[in-house]
Amino acid sequence: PSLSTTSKTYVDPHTYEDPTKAVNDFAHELDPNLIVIESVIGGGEFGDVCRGKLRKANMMKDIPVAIKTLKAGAIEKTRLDFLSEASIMGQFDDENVIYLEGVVTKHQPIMIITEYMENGSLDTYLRTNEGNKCLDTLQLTRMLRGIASGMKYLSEMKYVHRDLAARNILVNKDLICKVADFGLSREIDEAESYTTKGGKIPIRWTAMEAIDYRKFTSASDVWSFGVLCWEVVSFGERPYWNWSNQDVIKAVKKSFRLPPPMGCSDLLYKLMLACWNENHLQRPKFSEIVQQLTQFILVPSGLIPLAKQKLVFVNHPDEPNIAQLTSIIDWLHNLQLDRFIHLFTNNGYTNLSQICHFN
Ligand SMILES: CCOCCCNC(=O)c1c(N)n(-c2ccccc2Cl)c2nc3ccccc3nc12
Repeated sequence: PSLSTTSKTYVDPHTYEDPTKAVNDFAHELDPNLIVIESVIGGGEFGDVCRGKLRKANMMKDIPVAIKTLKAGAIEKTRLDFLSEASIMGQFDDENVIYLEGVVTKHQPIMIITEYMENGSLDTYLRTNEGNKCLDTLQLTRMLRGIASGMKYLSEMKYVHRDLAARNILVNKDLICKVADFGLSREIDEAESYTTKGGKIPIRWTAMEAIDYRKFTSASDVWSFGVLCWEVVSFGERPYWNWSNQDVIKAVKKSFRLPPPMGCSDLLYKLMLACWNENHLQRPKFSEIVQQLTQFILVPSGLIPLAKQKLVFVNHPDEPNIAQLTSIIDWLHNLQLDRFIHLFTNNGYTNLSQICHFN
């Protein structure tokens, strides 16, 4: 079990008798004169979302930011709900979690200011770039590893997301993916919501135990991560296509699972199936998922769908002629690649003849 890297745990702003204090505790109050709003890029239930610049003291250049504004005249409860997202985000500091620059609460309009994510939401980015050479399996796996790393951090902070999906991941100019959407009264798209007693649930991304008796945990976030993996490898296909929520629930209860997307590697599909284990205790932890995806990236040959895999070895003149070698351990030792031995032995490969054809 990997040691958790953070000892802090997340504080639910609702536990504050005065939620305004929560914002002050976790978010920097910014001077609105340092903020320049350039254009409107979207809208939420609370008001406009804009693109802009933030002047930072120790920075030469202004930095691009995204700004959520609260429409004027909002009632106190709406203001507190709006700012609860900042109270939550302000507690996190991880490369794969959206970064809060600060808030403006002492002047109108009230604003939440975060880093600017040039490539927008992951689902739209995938749909727009399907077939783009830059989005090969290796790049998709790097994106998934980043998201899993952000979720590992959040689970160590004891924060349960409840709405992990490609639409709630943002992508920056370097294709770094970051977990976003931390509203307590988050804007779950009407299309995704299925109101039960306990509020809105995005059915096709949610684990059965969370649907049946609202048991939301990091293990149910792992289930959602599995569906997110399927979305990514499918370049933004809708999970369960146009099925109704009820049909999805019935099928999953009868052990139906999403099929491997076209060209999906066996390793990635095995990982998705593990995330969709009916028993939440048997699902992998985010720390294990990060480890596995890291190995897939280090040894990408595992990502090629097995059907296509053909390992051909060309001898380098000053390397020992491996035709005489039989064991994989000797072969990797000779190449000073001992660190990869476990990758082969863990998967039952010990003899070179199992993995390569000698010309
Ligand atoms: C295709 C190019 O698109 C670039 C979009 C950049 N957007 C961001 O960086 C955003 C960004 N950082 N946020 C965001 C996320 C969490 C908390 C606050 C904010 Cl502003 C956004 N919240 C949004 C809500 C509705 C619509 C669009 C939105 N865009 C962004």
